[in-house]
Amino acid sequence: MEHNLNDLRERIDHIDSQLVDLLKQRMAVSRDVALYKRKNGLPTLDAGRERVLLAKVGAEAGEELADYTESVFRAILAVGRSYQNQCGGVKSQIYETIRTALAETPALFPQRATVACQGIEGAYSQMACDSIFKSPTILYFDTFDHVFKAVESGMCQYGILPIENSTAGSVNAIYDLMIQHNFSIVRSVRLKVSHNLLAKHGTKLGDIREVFSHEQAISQCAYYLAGMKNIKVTMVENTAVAARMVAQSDRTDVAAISSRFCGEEYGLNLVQTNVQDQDNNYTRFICISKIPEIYPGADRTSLMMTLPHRPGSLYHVLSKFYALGINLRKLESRPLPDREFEFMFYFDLECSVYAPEMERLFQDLDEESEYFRYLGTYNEVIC
Ligand SMILES: O=C(O)C(=O)C[C@]1(C(=O)O)C=C[C@@H](O)C=C1
Repeated sequence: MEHNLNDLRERIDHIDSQLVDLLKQRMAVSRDVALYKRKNGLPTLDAGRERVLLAKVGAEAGEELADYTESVFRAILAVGRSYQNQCGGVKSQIYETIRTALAETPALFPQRATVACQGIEGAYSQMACDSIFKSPTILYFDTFDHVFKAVESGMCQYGILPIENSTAGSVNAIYDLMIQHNFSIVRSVRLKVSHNLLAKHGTKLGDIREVFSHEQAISQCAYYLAGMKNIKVTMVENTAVAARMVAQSDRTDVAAISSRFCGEEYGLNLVQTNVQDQDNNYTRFICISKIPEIYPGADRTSLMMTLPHRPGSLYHVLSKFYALGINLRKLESRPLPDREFEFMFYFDLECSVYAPEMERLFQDLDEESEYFRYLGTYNEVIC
């Protein structure tokens, strides 16, 4: 029999209305369960009950539709739990931290502060620092680890760390150090990075046999360097150190890939400018503090969490962002050092800190994640 599309859609509409009605009834019962659980000090999630329920509805649906039915019910259970957390007045500890930070942070971002940066004068971290603070007192440290420690110990109020580059990708070392330190992100900055080939006055392009730079800058100029014949590329701690080494070297066949600023700082000549492979080369830096500070207009939140080794556990978290209409700007994962095939996930979310969705998200995540840390809410400066 030939079906008429309009008739079929009418039938679907009718069934959907019944489903909505049933869903409303189910949510009302869910709410009563939430109130009971709250009164009796029980957690929202009961994984055992959910397993039994999923098996039951799968069996009732029959072989062909069992998987589909279970998927639908997983979503119903997740939405139901979120509703239960809200009705039961579940307080998110993290959201309480956010509330305190909102109440205690001054309205204006500080203009002066003692700031920890990795490297030496002229490093890109310094430029990022200068774009965030009007008159910072910068203390330089050899390693990123020391920047974290300087902030954690209170020696510096803030620290600047590079987190990702539009060409070379994430700075893995920073993500790995995040696990080991307590800190809060208070601002991020997107800095346009232009690299230059710097050498001593008198050194010409054809004389150069060795180029020094930082690993990330080298990878951002990979094609350019591949085009330079017979040269050795040597990695050093950062681009400013590379410039200083060239300036202090007796050799006349060395060059550094570094910023224009470093050329001036260390008296080097710009042999070639804009040598990065992509003209649109940006590096993002984060500014960290010891305790959370949330300044007006903050619309980015970073979180990190480990997820259980279960099918769909990442999907489960992503579906929460989707359900709450929260945009995910970045997702990064790094292997955990002592745990085989286990990962730490990092999420950068785009949502105003004042939006009710944020509170709901934290209620749900508090309840369900294995290990979950709030890394801060901030806004991004673009230079
Ligand atoms: O039965 C419960 O304990 C409920 O809270 C209800 C319900 C459900 O929606 O069916 C919700 C959350 C639990 O994880 C299990 C089941």
